[in-house]
Amino acid sequence: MARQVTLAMVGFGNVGRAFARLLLRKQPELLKQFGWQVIVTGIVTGRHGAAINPGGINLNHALELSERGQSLNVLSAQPVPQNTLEFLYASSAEVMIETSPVNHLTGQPAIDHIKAALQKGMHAITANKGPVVHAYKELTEMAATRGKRFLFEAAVMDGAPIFSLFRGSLPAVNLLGFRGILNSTTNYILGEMEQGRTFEEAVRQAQAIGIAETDPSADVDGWDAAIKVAALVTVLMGIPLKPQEVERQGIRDLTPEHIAEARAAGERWKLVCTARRQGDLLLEARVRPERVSADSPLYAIGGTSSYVEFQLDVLPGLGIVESNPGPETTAYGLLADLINALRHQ
Ligand SMILES: NC(=O)C1=CN([C@@H]2O[C@H](COP(=O)(O)OP(=O)(O)OC[C@H]3O[C@@H](n4cnc5c(N)ncnc54)[C@H](OP(=O)(O)O)[C@@H]3O)[C@@H](O)[C@H]2O)C=CC1
Ligand SMILES: N[C@@H](CC=O)C(=O)O
Repeated sequence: MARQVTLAMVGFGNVGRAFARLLLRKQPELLKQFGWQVIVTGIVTGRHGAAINPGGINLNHALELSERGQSLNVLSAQPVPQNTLEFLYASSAEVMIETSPVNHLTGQPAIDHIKAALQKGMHAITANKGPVVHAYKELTEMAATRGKRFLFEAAVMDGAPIFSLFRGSLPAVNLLGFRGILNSTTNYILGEMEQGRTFEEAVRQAQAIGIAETDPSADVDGWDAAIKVAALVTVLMGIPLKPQEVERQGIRDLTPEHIAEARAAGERWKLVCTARRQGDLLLEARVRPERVSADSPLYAIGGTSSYVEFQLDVLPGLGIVESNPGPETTAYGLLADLINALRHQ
């Protein structure tokens, strides 16, 4: 007999919808491998309504409504909550999947969503980087005291296992530094500009793919890369760091002439993220455009791809490439967290 697993989804944009599609696709595998029948009992959005149905929301119908820009209210089997916190208090799900937009400076309202979910006895899983840098310790402790998990694999490099790699497969390592490309949107824009597209065309295309932040200036001005640097430093180095403390320069000032000059010299512009520590001292945490030559591992990272090379005390260089991720890749990061939360409880 299958065990029913219930989910409440906060956010139903590019990532939330990709997660719903992945869930529909993976349902037979989840049943076969783990004996789980996963249903979504609640979905809440910012401006496109909400629905609660303890018997399970029809995800195909929710996807159709959302893709047409219509409200989800018609799917609700009970009165529609007025806001997200009310929604969470009215939900009786086992796990919350949180995909609301990032507030780089405060992490809100996602921090409150996660607190409410944990208070209601749910595991809290998010793709949002804000809570990771602004409330990592508090939320992790809050989850642990309740025997629940606060997981955020999808927040950095989408579906690539970064946090779970360090948590599980790299015991007793010290992370000394890292260097890489952590923002897909700017990497995509720079690549498109190399092909002769305008900056504006490239931004629009990144939005159409679903990889740009809700406000794409967060990508262009380096905030998304900075908050990812802060998340890696906070979680993997154990040094709390806010995105405001990362030295940050975006790609806004790069002109077609800069791009052409670099190409003529056999080089490419990349938005490079770097961090370095010595003991408890953070020596450097930076995001800035750099010209890289063909012998750099960053040179070949094209499209929406991302890359990071970690320097560890025991492994001098450990590199991870994620090729051309999109919202569906991020959805897998959320699904992996869901499976890990449930099978380790
Ligand atoms: N897109 C990507 O490739 C990746 C995104 N992420 C992160 O995932 C998150 C979601 O990204 P994405 O799906 O692209 O963003 P979207 O802007 O496409 O979707 C955001 C969703 O959140 C909803 N929302 C806004 N405010 C609230 C609120 N207060 N309560 C509940 N729901 C709310 C929006 O509803 P409405 O539209 O009705 O306002 C929308 O459904 C972000 O934190 C992002 O940084 C992480 C990795 C990759
Ligand atoms: N906007 C982000 C999405 C993933 O975090 C990016 O472009 O990398």
